[in-house]
Amino acid sequence: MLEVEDVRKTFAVRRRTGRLRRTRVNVDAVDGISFTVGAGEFVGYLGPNGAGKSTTIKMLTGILTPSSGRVRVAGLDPVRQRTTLARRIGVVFGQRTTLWWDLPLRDSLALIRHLYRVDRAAHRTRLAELTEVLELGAFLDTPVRQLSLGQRMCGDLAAALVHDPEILVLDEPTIGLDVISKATVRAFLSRLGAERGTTILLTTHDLGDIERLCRRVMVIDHGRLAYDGSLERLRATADADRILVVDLAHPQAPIEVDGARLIRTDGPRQWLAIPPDGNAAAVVAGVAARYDVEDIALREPDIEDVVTRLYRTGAAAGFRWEPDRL
Ligand SMILES: Nc1ncnc2c1ncn2[C@@H]1O[C@H](COP(=O)(O)OP(=O)(O)OP(=O)(O)O)[C@@H](O)[C@H]1O
Repeated sequence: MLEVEDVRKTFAVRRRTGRLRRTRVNVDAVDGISFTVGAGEFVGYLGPNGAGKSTTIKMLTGILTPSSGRVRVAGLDPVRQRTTLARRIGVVFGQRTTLWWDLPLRDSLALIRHLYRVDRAAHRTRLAELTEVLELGAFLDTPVRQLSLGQRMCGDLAAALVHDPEILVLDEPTIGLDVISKATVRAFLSRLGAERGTTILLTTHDLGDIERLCRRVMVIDHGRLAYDGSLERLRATADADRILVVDLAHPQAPIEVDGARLIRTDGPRQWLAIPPDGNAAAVVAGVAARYDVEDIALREPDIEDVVTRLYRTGAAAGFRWEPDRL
């Protein structure tokens, strides 16, 4: 569905190089990336600020022309065949709306129907479906400017999907949303992928989105792909320890147990690191047998931690858990 082959995008920018001098320099926003996304895949696209995510999305949707390389979306050239592509793709930018500010949501969606020339009956059916799953009913007749951020995002999702596209590209759809709106958006996207088989590319800084929705993750850093694979493999390559948090009945001597090492103590609470290939059940049993334990909890490697290390090192190898981040 999405084919990106050795794509680059270079921007010429003027930078101050002296008190009065300005020099033209080239910024490689995207620096030779290649990937393909198959029909029905749900892929997370991650990267720190300025990594090249939005530039990639703009090239996929025909807003920007690549400096070199080849982009195909649903077999189409996004720049040359932008109008044809528009009927097959939906795009949501979390930072801005495609809705008409002064119009009720219902009228915005009706205008979009005209733009895409969706026939009236199909639109009615689709709108009814979207109204139900996105819970739009309560604010369909409210002007967009009066909607909350979460309601507006649901409206934007509906606007991107009224013409029933097979591909959906989302740029930060959960930015600024409260936990309830986030949950609504995530549940909707998950259903969309599972039930309609929509191909979805999701750019986000929210790792909760990725954990709940995507099996595959691509990480871009300084314009290059730093990782492309499953979330599980990303965690596994990160080689991070699991952490056992033990609450003792009262402060006791540092715990000594086979298969784990003590990394921190704080009063009656002690933290043990279990290596990725260690046996957590045996460690828990060992601790419970020899110490007076009140509570015990096992923490999996934290995806935030894994990704931060990936950004820092630019490679998904050799990570070690840092106790100072506990
Ligand atoms: N129109 C432009 N002109 C000049 N430089 C640009 C332009 N658009 C993007 N850039 C530069 O290209 C690089 C990548 O920007 P891009 O917006 O793609 O990053 P991003 O990963 O989407 O970041 P963020 O997470 O902050 O949105 C940055 O260094 C940015 O300053």
